[in-house]
Amino acid sequence: MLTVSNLSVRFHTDEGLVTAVDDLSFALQPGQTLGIVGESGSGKSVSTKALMRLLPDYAELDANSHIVYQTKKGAYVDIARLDARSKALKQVRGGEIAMIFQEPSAAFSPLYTIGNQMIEGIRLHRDVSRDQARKLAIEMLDRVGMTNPELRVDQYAFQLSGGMRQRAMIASALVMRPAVLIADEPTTALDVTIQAQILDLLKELQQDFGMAIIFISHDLAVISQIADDVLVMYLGKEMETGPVRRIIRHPQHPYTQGLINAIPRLEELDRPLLPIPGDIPSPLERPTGCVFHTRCPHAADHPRCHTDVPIPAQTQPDHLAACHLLTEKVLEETV
Ligand SMILES: Nc1ncnc2c1ncn2[C@@H]1O[C@H](COP(=O)(O)OP(=O)(O)OP(=O)(O)O)[C@@H](O)[C@H]1O
Repeated sequence: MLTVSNLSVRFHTDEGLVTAVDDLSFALQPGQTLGIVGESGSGKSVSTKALMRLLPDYAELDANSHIVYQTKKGAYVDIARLDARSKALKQVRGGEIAMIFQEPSAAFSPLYTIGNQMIEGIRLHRDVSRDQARKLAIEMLDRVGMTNPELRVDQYAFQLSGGMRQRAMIASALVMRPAVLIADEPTTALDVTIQAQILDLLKELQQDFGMAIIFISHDLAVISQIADDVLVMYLGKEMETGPVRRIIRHPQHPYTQGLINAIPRLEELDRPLLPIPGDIPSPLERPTGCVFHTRCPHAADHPRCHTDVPIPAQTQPDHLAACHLLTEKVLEETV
């Protein structure tokens, strides 16, 4: 339903040109949950905001980028080519692809009640009266587990607890019945118990509504709870993609291996934590060759990693990794 190919996004900033996403390609099937994982600055948010063309004016989408989306009515549109003010783009935003964020306050205005904002959204995409829209809003608030939805609908977002605000944001995204939900770190700011409730809720709603989800997180443990497949990103590039369970059990790329080794484990309290050495380079000074080579434990012995950009290649039919050492089978023994 969504095929992203050669997506590159650059920002023209006072400091220089920032490459946030570089030649990224991936596909999403109906009902699938794709996790996108990577450290801060890896381009997770920018690449998904590009899918809804929610980037500022000084962002540039490379001319080779394509975001081909099949609408609910079956028509194909290349979102990368839509005019910024077109009706088709307005329909894509919210009606076809909706987004929820880490911070619900960013999604709700403090000046309007939750109900008023949901009603506006519904009426933008569906031909219903205000009363019908209000009824749909209350039904959806009830569906996401809000207590007293008839009362909550007339409250402001700041009157709700963090978990309830997150539920309200999910309701306000789903009431438009999008085919794709982009969830950008939706549970990061929540306590772990509430986080688990929200993940369960998203899975339940996905079953009911049959939507596809792109779930962004820096936390592989959270991704493994919700996603079918995972795309691992670093400095705007795809490092590895495949079924989440296989990638967690048999990570191929040295970056994914580093991310997994860095996860603290309750059952191995005496095991020392193994952070990935070094810092993420500045996006203004992107390393040549493989962008991960400055932190990769294997790159020092392999000059090619310093000079040539690796292309994602199949290690299994549904598993890709962008690493010279894997394509040259140098790493075969160690993974
Ligand atoms: N509006 C902007 N102007 C300039 N640079 C930006 C802008 N938004 C993002 N960037 C840069 O693009 C790169 C990718 O950012 P992005 O927010 O997508 O990363 P991320 O993986 O989502 O990280 P985080 O987990 O911290 O949100 C970063 O280097 C960031 O500084």
